[in-house]
Amino acid sequence: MSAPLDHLRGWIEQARWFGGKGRSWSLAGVRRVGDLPDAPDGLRVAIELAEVAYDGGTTDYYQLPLAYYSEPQDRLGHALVGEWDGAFVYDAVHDRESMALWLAAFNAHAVDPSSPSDVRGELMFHRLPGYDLDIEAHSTLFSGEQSNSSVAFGEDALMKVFRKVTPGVNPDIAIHQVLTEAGSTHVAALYGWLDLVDDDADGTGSTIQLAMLQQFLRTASDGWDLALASVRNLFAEADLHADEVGGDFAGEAARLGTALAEVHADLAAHFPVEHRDADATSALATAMEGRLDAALDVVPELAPHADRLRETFGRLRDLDGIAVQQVHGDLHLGQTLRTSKGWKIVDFEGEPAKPLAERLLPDSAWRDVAGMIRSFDYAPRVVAMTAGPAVGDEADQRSYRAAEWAARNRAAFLDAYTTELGTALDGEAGTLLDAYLADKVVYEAVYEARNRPGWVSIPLAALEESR
Ligand SMILES: Nc1ncnc2c1ncn2[C@@H]1O[C@H](COP(=O)(O)OP(=O)(O)O)[C@@H](O)[C@H]1O
Ligand SMILES: O=P(O)(O)O[C@H]1O[C@H](CO)[C@@H](O[C@H]2O[C@H](CO)[C@@H](O)[C@H](O)[C@H]2O)[C@H](O)[C@H]1O
Repeated sequence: MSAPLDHLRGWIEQARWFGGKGRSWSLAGVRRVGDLPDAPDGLRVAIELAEVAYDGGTTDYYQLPLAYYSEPQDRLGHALVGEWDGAFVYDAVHDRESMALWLAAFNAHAVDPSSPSDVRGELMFHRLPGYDLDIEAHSTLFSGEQSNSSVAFGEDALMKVFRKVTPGVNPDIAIHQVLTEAGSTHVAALYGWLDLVDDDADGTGSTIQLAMLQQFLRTASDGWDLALASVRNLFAEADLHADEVGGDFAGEAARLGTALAEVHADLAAHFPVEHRDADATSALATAMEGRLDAALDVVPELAPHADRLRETFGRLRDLDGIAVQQVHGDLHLGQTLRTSKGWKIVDFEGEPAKPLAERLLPDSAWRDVAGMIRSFDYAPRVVAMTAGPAVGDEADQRSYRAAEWAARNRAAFLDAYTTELGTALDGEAGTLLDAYLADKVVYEAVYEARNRPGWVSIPLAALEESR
């Protein structure tokens, strides 16, 4: 029997990976889709799919890896989901015994990546050649605000268990595979992934990608944390400019620009690059205008900026067309890791709130550039906001320095990006970049209003200052 619904609803609602918070929903069903092989006596690790039905008719599926123990496990008290079927049931990602089974299955049961995943109803572990796993390594669950559950195996490998799953290709796996096989130095190498070929009601099978195993970047520092540290350093130096302080970030911003350009070039070489004609470019403007209209209902404070934003989107209609390709889709400093071997980019899933079909569509590379530039604007504003109140000269000084930091790093990043690709930030590129920046700032206003209302002032202040 799968998990009883009443035990699970409350548990899902409070999970940090649950994306339906604040919406009205019911748990329509839970289905067991597989068991991890080679479990010892007294333990069964089942993968179950929970069907979350929202009022209004849409449905999401969430993956629940559950450890069923015949005896209570005191060490896992914090991860207890409930008791049913004569078992004590825990969230398996917290449990080293369960995670060891996962790793062992990648080691012992994996098939070649080219093998078709056509065995219905079975878990299919795939491995890329060239790396031996350390199956003795202990697992540690990453904490933090994440959409999925990431588990490190010692300093050897990292497994991301996707929580919200959709039948079809998971872009995080597909892009990591292509970039790994292309020898990109800007991603963590993909080691493997787990698929399930699910039985559809019509008898056809559709693949659901459940997890991804990759290189653990052991020397990594989060790009967002590094940027905040650099801003704090500047704010602490009363008389020095951004280029004079020890914590200057511009060198890193430039290296990030080069890294993104190399990733874009690899993606363009291995995924289709298409030309969108003038009509399609006009449709892009219409889509951005539509997002603004929807955003105005959520954040009415956008209204004074609406005409100017519409003008920015409207200028896309002057273009003959644009080139689109596979992009990251949700790039910001928190998706970058600085390692001793340079910058790595993570999490190629796109914006988690977007439907999968939309996330797989090619887009302009300027979307990613705009994402990073918005992050350079965010960092000093976040530091200023959390540094406590400032008045008079100190407030002026802080906002001057914040603007200086953002402008310096934006310039360094853009210069390196365009130099690496041999492109110029000419009129056409400028029109595209402005439109994607405006689209992102509108998205951020909605994101902040829904998730961090205290931060909605950040995108709004950026709009105010650019008047
Ligand atoms: N290969 C890796 N090695 C070490 N840390 C990583 C690696 N990939 C991602 N991370 C870190 O793990 C966390 C979750 O990664 P991310 O891909 O953003 O997950 P999610 O999809 O849950 O948002 C982030 O803090 C990220 O910096
Ligand atoms: O990391 P996610 O894929 O979940 O992205 C979402 O959350 C981000 C915040 O964590 C959000 O990014 C915004 O805040 C960042 C600082 O926390 C800032 O660096 C980004 O520029 C800003 O957009 C992102 O938009 C959202 O999709």
